Amino acid sequence: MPSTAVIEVEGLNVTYGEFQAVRDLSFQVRKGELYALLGTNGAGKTSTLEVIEGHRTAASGSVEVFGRTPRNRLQTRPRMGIMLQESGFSPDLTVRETVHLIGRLSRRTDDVDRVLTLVELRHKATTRVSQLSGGEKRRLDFATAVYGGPELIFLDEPTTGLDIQSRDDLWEAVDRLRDDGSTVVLTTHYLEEAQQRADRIGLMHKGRFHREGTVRELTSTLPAVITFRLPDDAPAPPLRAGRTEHGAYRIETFELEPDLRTLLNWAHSAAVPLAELEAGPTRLDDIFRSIDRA
Ligand SMILES: Nc1ncnc2c1ncn2[C@@H]1O[C@H](COP(=O)(O)OP(=O)(O)OP(=O)(O)O)[C@@H](O)[C@H]1O
Repeated sequence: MPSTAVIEVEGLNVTYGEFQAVRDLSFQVRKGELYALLGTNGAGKTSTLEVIEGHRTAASGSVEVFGRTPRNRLQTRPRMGIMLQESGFSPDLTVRETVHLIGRLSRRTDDVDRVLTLVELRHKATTRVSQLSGGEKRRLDFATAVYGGPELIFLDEPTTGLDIQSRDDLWEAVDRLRDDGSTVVLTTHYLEEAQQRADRIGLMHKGRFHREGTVRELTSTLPAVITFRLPDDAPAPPLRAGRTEHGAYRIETFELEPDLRTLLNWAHSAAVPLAELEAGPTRLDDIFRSIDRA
């Protein structure tokens, strides 16, 4: 295995009885990168991650984490921080007791109050888990995952239920962990976050990769989009601009910059205002929509 691969998955198959949830999946996550494992509902992301985290046995294929089988949890678990969608902490424990307990189980060392400050829960240290709001519970989940600054961090829908400030704080904390060398595996249905944050993306559908690559590699396969509105009495715009059902104009192009220049020049010469002008590469949302779900 190359020394830069923290996770190496080769020909992974996961089955539930007769049903094959993951089919011959191969990918690597390199040291220090943020890898987003995305996909449609039921695509097989959780099944894949459960094998990598050592919670599930593969039907076949090979999975290595830090060059070892993740089934040997005594060796790999202390090096991983895992933020699940549902952590199921004991409702009667306080916030501080929870971080202390999960921290000890992880076999890493850290200062509980430092971690609580990091996730802005210091003021709730003596509050019982059952009395936390949804967003506060999510931040507690994050605290237990990053306790002790693990080398590899799994974030499963980390920002669901968080307000915008808490999201920014979480991503800032992730950036700092990455600065210290941590590798991050992210799953989320907030595609914009993945598009902004991920170094590489594996996009799963029905147990396989639909696409895999950098955000740029993925988005460059579909045309960029320019949209705008014109006054009712404006002349017809150039560049085969089509009307959307909402009355806006839409141009799809693989030549974003020159076409945008042509459009702006046309608007300037014709003295026509381009209202609500937006131009940019295809978004991950569009790639998801292009998946044939048949
Ligand atoms: N314990 C199980 N028994 C039987 N089938 C299962 C089990 N767990 C998952 N599956 C099935 O395996 C497929 C993949 O599920 P998985 O949870 O890995 O998908 P996912 O990509 O994480 O989905 P989502 O985005 O909806 O959370 C789904 O069709 C699901 O119904």
